[in-house]
Amino acid sequence: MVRYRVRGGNALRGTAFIQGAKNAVLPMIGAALLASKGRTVLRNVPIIEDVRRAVELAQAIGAYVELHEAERTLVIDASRLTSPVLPAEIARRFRGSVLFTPALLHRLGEAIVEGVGGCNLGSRNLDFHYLGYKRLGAIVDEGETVIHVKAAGLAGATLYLDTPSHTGTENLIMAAALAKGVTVIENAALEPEVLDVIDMLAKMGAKIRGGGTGFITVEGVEELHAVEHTVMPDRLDAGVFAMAAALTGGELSLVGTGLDLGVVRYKLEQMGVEFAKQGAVLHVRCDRQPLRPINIITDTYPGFATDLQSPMMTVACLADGVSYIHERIFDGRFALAGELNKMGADVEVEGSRAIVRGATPLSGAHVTAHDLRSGIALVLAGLAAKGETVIESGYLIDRGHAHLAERMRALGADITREISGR
Ligand SMILES: CC(=O)N[C@H]1[C@@H](OP(=O)(O)OP(=O)(O)OC[C@H]2O[C@@H](n3ccc(=O)[nH]c3=O)[C@H](O)[C@@H]2O)O[C@H](CO)[C@@H](O)[C@@H]1O
Ligand SMILES: C=C(OP(=O)(O)O)C(=O)O
Repeated sequence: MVRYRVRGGNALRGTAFIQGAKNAVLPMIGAALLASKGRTVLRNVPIIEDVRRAVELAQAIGAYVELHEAERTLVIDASRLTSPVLPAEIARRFRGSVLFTPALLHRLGEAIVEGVGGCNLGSRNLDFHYLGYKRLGAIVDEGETVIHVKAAGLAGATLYLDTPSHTGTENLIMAAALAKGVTVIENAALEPEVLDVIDMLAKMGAKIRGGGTGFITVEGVEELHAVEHTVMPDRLDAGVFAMAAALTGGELSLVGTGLDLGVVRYKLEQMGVEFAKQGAVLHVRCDRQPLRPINIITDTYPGFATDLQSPMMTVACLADGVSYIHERIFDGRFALAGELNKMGADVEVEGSRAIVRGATPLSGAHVTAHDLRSGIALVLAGLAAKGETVIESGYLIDRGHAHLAERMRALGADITREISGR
C-alpha cells in the first residue's frame, strides 16, 4: 500500500517541471504497435504507473519494449506480436489498455479484451468504440467479462460519436489508419492530446485530415512505420502545480514547452491568481488570500477539463464565498466531497452539482483517494491544511503523476511517499 503524508502550511516556490502527458503517451504506445517493423522512440515519457502497466501489456502481446526511466524514453519494437489477448490482470489496472485493440486487429486479426480499467467515475461505456469497429467491418462478440473483436480486414466507413469521446476518437482513427478506403469520424474529440497522437500517426505515414475540427477524415494506407516523437506536456499536471501555488500563496515557474492552460488559467485568474508568460515559462503567483469563489462547468475541450474538477474543488474550499461546480462528463465524480468534508470543508453534492461554501480552514486527516484526481486534490488540500494529512491509496495518484513527492519537496512542500511495511 502506497500512501502520501503531507504537512501543510508551506508556500510552494521555485521551478516546477511539468511531465509529459499521460493521456497522450498511452495512445502513442498503442499507435507504436501499429508499426510492423522498426523501433519507435517516445521522448518526454512520464514515469507513471499507467506507463509501467502499458509496457507490461505491450510485452504481454509480444512487443519488445525498453523503458529508460532516467531518460524518460520508451523504445518499442512491435515487429513480432504474438498474442491477441489483453490479460485481465494488467488490462484492468488502467484505462489506456483500451487503446491496444486497433493494433491487435490490424496485426493479428483479432483482439481479446479481458477487461479495461481506469478511474472509477461512474459509467464509462465503450459502445462508441465497438459500434465504430463494427461499421469498419469487425465482428464484436461481447461476453459478460471478455470482449472478442475479430476483423479479417477493415474497410473505411462514416462513423459518428454521440459525444466526442477522447479514447474513442483515438481508437477509431487508429482503426481507420490501416483500413481500406476513406473513413470519416463525425463529432470527434478536440483535445490537444488527440491532436498530438494525430501528429505522431501522420509522421508514421497515416493520412489524417481535420484534427481539431470535430470532423476527421482518414484515408487508409498499406502500412505505418516506426518514428521518434516527443510527448506533449501534461496540462493536468501543470494545472495541479498552478493550483498548488494558488492555495499555498506561493509563486512557481512552470517549465514545459508550449504550455497552455486555457480555461483553467482564466478561472484561476478570476479567483485572484496571477499568471505571466515569459517565453516558454509560465509564472504563477498568488498573494490574494482568501481567493474569490468560482463557477465551473466541466466539458470536453476547450471547456473546463473534468480531470481538473476535483483539484479545483479543493481550491474552491479556500475561496471566500459560495462556489458552484457542475460535472457534465462523468456521473460519479464527486466522491472527493466527503473526504474534503472530513478535513473541515463544507461541500454539498446534489446529483451532478456541488456547492462549496468557503473559506473553511482545513485540518489534516486520514483520507481516501477514490481515483487519481481525487487523490491529487487531497494532496492539494493537505498542502493548505493545518497539521498532517495521510492519503491512501497513493497508487492511484502514481497512476498519473510522476515523482510527485520529489517534485513538490523541491518547491518547499513537506510531503513524503511511503510504502507499507518499509
Ligand atoms: C486515458 C484517457 O485518455 N483518459 C481520459 C479520457 O477517458 P475516456 O476516453 O475513457 O473518456 P471519454 O471521453 O470516452 O468519456 C466521456 C464520457 O462519454 C461516455 N462514453 C464514452 C465512450 C463511449 O463509447 N460511450 C460513452 O457513453 C463515458 O461514459 C463518459 O461519460 O477522457 C476523459 C474525459 O476527458 C478523461 O477524464 C480521461 O482522463
Ligand atoms: C479519468 C482519468 O484517467 P483514466 O481515463 O486513465 O482512468 C484521469 O486521468 O483523471
